[in-house]
Amino acid sequence: MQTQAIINHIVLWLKNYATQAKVKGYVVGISGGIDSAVVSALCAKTGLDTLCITLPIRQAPDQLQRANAHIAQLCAQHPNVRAHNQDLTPTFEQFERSVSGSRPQDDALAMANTRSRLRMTALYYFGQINGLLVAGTGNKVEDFGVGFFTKYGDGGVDVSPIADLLKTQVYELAKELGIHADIITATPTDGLWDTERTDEQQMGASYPELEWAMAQVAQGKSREQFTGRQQEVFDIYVRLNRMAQHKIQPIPVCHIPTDLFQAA
Ligand SMILES: NC(=O)c1ccc[n+]([C@@H]2O[C@H](COP(=O)([O-])OP(=O)(O)OC[C@H]3O[C@@H](n4cnc5c(N)ncnc54)[C@H](O)[C@@H]3O)[C@@H](O)[C@H]2O)c1
Ligand SMILES: Nc1ncnc2c1ncn2[C@@H]1O[C@H](COP(=O)(O)O)[C@@H](O)[C@H]1O
Ligand SMILES: O=P(O)(O)OP(=O)(O)O
Repeated sequence: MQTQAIINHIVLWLKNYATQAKVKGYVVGISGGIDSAVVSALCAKTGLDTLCITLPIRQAPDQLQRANAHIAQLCAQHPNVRAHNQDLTPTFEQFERSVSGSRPQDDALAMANTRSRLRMTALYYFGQINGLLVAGTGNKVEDFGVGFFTKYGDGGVDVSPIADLLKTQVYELAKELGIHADIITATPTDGLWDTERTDEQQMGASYPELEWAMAQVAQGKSREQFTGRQQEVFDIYVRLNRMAQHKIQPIPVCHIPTDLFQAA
């Protein structure tokens, strides 16, 4: 692929969108992972205000360290980049305490998604007070393949600059953008759990495998055409994609038959 041309295309797209929306630039949550590193580097290259925010919630120190090193690198390279750290751990723990009377034995998934939604709330707060839009970090496999994001959490964004790129293509952009090797080699994780769970552990397949399955489905292939691990991955992808339709499709609206608007 033409990596540099794709970078230029996205940077121009971000610039034009911000100009039309009459905003000063973008705010991006920085996790120490590849997607947010690439999106923030693209925003930085627009020359527009770019606010990079770390939002730790009982976060693993190595993730925060990678995030801070990335932000420091961007700030050194671009005068339009600013940094902010907002520890959301006390907010999250207050939330945990306030729902403690209603908590079932296992609400780990609901709490994981709560972390993501608290981050979204903080990003919109800092976006609004600074005249910035929230730049999303979802890629094509996460957003339109397996729906591996939190609805109204990290899925709640104003623009999606890399959502037409597969995860492997995001890595190509990262190399071209000079993203630090520590981020490029980090294992993808959503960092939403108290004990580490990589994306691959959660989904049961790696991103390259899921991309392969996404392509097979797009070509109209069926599970019977595969055996062994390929069939397993195909099934995982199809199951996750089916379960995520409510996030991939527009929110269902209950349409009212027009005759019901007439007097009875
Ligand atoms: N990019 C990442 O790596 C990343 C980021 C955040 C979350 N995640 C992962 O993504 C997963 C998110 O979990 P999830 O999908 O259960 O949470 P979600 O909150 O995104 O979606 C579940 C919610 O959607 C609604 N819903 C469910 N079925 C529906 C339907 N048929 N129609 C309309 N609404 C419906 C319900 O309100 C339900 O609580 C987790 O495994 C989390 O770890 C990954
Ligand atoms: N700790 C974090 N600080 C700021 N922003 C974060 C943090 N963790 C996640 N984010 C944002 O959410 C998306 C999705 O995160 P996953 O790690 O893939 O779940 C990430 O790209 C950041 O923008
Ligand atoms: O969204 P990020 O930046 O956290 O990347 P990853 O999901 O690869 O950890």
